[in-house]
Amino acid sequence: MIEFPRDLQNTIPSSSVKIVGLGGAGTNMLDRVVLDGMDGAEMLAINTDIRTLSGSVARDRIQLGRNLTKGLGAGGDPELGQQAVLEAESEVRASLKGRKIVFLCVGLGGGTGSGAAPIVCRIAREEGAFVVVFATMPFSFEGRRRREQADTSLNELAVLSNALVTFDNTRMGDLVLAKQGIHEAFAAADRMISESIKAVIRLVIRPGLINVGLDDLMAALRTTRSRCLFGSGIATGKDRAQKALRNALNSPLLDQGALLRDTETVLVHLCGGEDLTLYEIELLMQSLSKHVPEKAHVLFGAAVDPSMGDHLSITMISSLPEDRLHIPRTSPIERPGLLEPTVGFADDVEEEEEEPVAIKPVAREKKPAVKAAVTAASLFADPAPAPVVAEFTSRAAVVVDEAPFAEPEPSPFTIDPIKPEEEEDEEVFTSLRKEEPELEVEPEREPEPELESEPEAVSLPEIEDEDFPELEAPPVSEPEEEEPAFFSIADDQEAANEKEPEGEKPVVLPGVFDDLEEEFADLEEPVVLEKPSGKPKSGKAQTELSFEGGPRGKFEGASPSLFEGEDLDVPAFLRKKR
Ligand SMILES: Nc1nc2c(ncn2[C@@H]2O[C@H](COP(=O)(O)OP(=O)(O)OP(=O)(O)O)[C@@H](O)[C@H]2O)c(=O)[nH]1
Repeated sequence: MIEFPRDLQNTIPSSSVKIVGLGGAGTNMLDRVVLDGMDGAEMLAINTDIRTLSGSVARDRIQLGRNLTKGLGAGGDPELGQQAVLEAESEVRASLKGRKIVFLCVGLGGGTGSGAAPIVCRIAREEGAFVVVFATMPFSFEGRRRREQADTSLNELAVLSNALVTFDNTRMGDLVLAKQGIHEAFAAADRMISESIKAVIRLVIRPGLINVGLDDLMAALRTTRSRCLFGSGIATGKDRAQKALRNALNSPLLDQGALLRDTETVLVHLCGGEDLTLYEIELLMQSLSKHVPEKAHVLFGAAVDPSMGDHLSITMISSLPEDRLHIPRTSPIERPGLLEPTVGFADDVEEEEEEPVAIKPVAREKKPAVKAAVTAASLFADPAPAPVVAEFTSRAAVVVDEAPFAEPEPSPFTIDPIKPEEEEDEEVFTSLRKEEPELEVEPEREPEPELESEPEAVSLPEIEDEDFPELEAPPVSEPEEEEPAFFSIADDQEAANEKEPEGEKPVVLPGVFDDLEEEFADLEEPVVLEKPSGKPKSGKAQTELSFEGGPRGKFEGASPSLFEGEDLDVPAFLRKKR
């Protein structure tokens, strides 16, 4: 019986792997990775902005530019970001010392991230670490200046890092509906990036049955001026291999797998529980062969991880040169047969002789893919990591992500996947994007009625003076001189008092109260003023007023206004009664 060497599956000590979140976006990405659960690595947050830094869940934190920015951000100025990190260089160096692999997460376009990332990358390389950079490019709406700052920094990182994985925030924004907030867009982008980071880290730091080494990773990403293609999927249950592949192809960075059809090198890594079978691997690779060109170099790795339970995961990493990003889509390549993957066994490593060269951006010639060169296991077996080789650092990954989002193709699979929650989320995003309602078109308005032309002026007959009899003003009688009345209110009370002779009685106007007495004489009871309750309180029922034969009021004596035999001066009510 052949004994399976289980010690090969030992994970790399977490103290040798550091995930660094740099700047505001980098810190958010790192937090996402921590919150989603990531073992096997130390976490370090670096930022100028003390507020964001202190809110990070990472255990290690370094503040940049204590004296320069004094706890504030770099205000979108990469120069300031660069100076700030130089101020804290010794701290950064101490924190990265002795690390074998450094994953640097950064959002490019601002001041701290764009300015400090190349310096942090250089320090890590000088300390002998293998550096993989995960960088986001700004949303298109953030403007040209940010895009240019991001491009400048990205070009430097392409030279300095070992592997560069770029994500375009604009493309990530496709994960959410247009009407959703910017926070949702960032959160969706961070989730996607966190998944990718975790997959790459798992792939590199967890040596497996069939190892994928750091050189394999570089081979997959080394095309000059290219965009990283990335897809990761996980599934369980019946047909989990096909389901996992379908989920991986659904990744927005693969355009439903369409972008893979032009790739030259693709790295595929499978991870399953102890029940992972050879048949499943074969099945999965057969399906994948329909999505990549026949000549593509497939670097294949597989690992058994008991913690996966009955889940199977697949991770695909590739890159595509910029000039091939706009190729119209066609159906996947139909080709029978299984690809011959380049398989690297951990105990079968042939290290290539490499001459150390100075770091400079060189457009390298295309070379055959490295065959399981430096696997993660061998990297740790040798305490002194291989010296930096220019040809590996020369492959840049500059994202120019203007390719239109292609329509999804009908899936080659027919079985509905049963997925864990995270993946379902991802699919929900995709389906939400598809279901996004079209913008409502404002209903056509009724044409407003044309303004009528101004009516012609009506000509009135001229009015002559003689049409009006001359009105005579009534004679004005001269006011008689009267004694001043003391009951009138004087403006000046004092003056009034002066006028009132002492001891005199107030004047009573004759006649007024006599009239009132007469009017109320026939009232038996005094009138009580109360809130009306429907019945008069006086006790006497009011008799109906009779209009019949009554006086014609002010029309009395005047000739009646007759119309069709009716006297219009008689109230209508009486006329109807008749
Ligand atoms: N994916 C993602 N991208 C972000 C997030 N926040 C900002 N970004 C992007 O990252 C770029 C840089 O923003 P920050 O990281 O906040 O800026 P910084 O590097 O800290 O620089 P300063 O704010 O100038 O100090 C922005 O232009 C955005 O495109 C985030 O939470 N998630």
